Amino acid sequence: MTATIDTNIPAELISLLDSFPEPKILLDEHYRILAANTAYRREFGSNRKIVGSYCYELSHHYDKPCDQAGENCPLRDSMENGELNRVFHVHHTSAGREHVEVEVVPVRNEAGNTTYFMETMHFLRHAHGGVRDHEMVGYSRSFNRMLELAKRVAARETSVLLLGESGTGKELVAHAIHDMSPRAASPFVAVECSGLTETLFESEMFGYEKGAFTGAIGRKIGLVEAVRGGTLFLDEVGDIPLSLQVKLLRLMEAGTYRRIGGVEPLRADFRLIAATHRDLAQMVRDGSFRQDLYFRINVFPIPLPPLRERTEDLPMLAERLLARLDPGRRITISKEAMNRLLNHDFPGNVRELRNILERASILADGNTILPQHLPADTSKTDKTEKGAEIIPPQAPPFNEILPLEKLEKRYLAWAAENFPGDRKTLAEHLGMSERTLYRKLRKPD
Ligand SMILES: Nc1ncnc2c1ncn2[C@@H]1O[C@H](COP(=O)(O)OP(=O)(O)OP(=O)(O)O)[C@@H](O)[C@H]1O
Repeated sequence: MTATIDTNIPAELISLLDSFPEPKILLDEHYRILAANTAYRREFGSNRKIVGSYCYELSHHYDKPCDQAGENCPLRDSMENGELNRVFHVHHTSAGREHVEVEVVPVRNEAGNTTYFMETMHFLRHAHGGVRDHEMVGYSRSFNRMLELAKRVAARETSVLLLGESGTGKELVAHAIHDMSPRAASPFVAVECSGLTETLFESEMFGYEKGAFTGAIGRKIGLVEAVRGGTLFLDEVGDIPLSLQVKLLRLMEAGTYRRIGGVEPLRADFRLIAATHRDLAQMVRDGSFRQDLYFRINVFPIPLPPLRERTEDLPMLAERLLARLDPGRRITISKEAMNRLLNHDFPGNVRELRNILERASILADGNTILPQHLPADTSKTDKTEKGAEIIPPQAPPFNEILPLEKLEKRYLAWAAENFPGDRKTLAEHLGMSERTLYRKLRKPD
């Protein structure tokens, strides 16, 4: 098979296009396709006429160019600046809707004039279909923008800071960045920073030598050593106490460390991705986060949108999560139940959605999730799933100004004491993981 030929395009160029495995087309300045290679026809053609069609018709099913439909258009940008331009789009391909990085480069003649534009599409398979656990689902603009940033930075060594509420998928994105990076063949090591004490931090991160302290019966390799050439993911970096922040900074600045009880300095080799749900800039102003460390980790911040700001993704997310939870069962969600989900705030984001669906799929005897299978708080009432009333919280004593974190802890302690169900259900109602709930309750004042 050879590329579809437009008679004005030199034959060598056509055969060159066909030698690439990824979809490529040549375009004129009116968005018209002049030639397409086999990979493009496989992904976008499906028996449609390609040469002479407009690129936006085939890839977006639009009737006008992307830039007139509120999106960035790399072709328009290349016409304006004469350079290579890349954007992230969601395209309709033979596999359905897919995240695609679209690259356009002007092709010039001997006189240096642009004669046409070459467009190449790279698929982001980490967000492909969402059938496997590590695949991200989402086609909304805000989600797509986040993916674009992740894809752009992945190839670099730059430190990344993922900013988002609990359950927005920070660990998933960190993993995707690692998988798209040159370090993909080396380990991805995640460190949960909240609750780390000084001794634990040092022994976990740096390891120790045999006999370094009572109980050190053999040498232990630390996480910094285990990550060897890979990616170190520091989850909840804002929870690292000040005394430990300096140790982390030293590690990053010097690039060396010692096992506890060891004399030999070891070279650290990792790419750092940190994540937090906290406002680190505010913490720097409050003096609870070191400014120098903040500058080190906040090189490339990526905000993750909360689920309530991308509700257009909810139906597909729900469908894919259900398919993952119970692959053999073809369970669907009734219109009423979906409406309730669409009106819910999801403080626990995708994790909360997943928990709600898991519970609903257990409660549903048939193959349809109905409103009665959803937790009561999605209908804004305050009943537990057991039907027991939760006594509403006393109004907090507003005669003192409390840091929000302290107020949260008091509220959680109250909820843990008064909630009639178990901790797992309470965590679900609160929109956080059980682990996060335990961590927050255990956290010293
Ligand atoms: N876009 C998404 N598509 C599919 N699943 C997702 C998506 N985002 C999150 N999830 C799922 O939601 C759950 C929570 O994700 P993850 O642990 O990455 O969130 P997080 O932001 O790191 O949470 P926390 O801050 O509480 O650690 C996981 O089961 C994950 O697979």
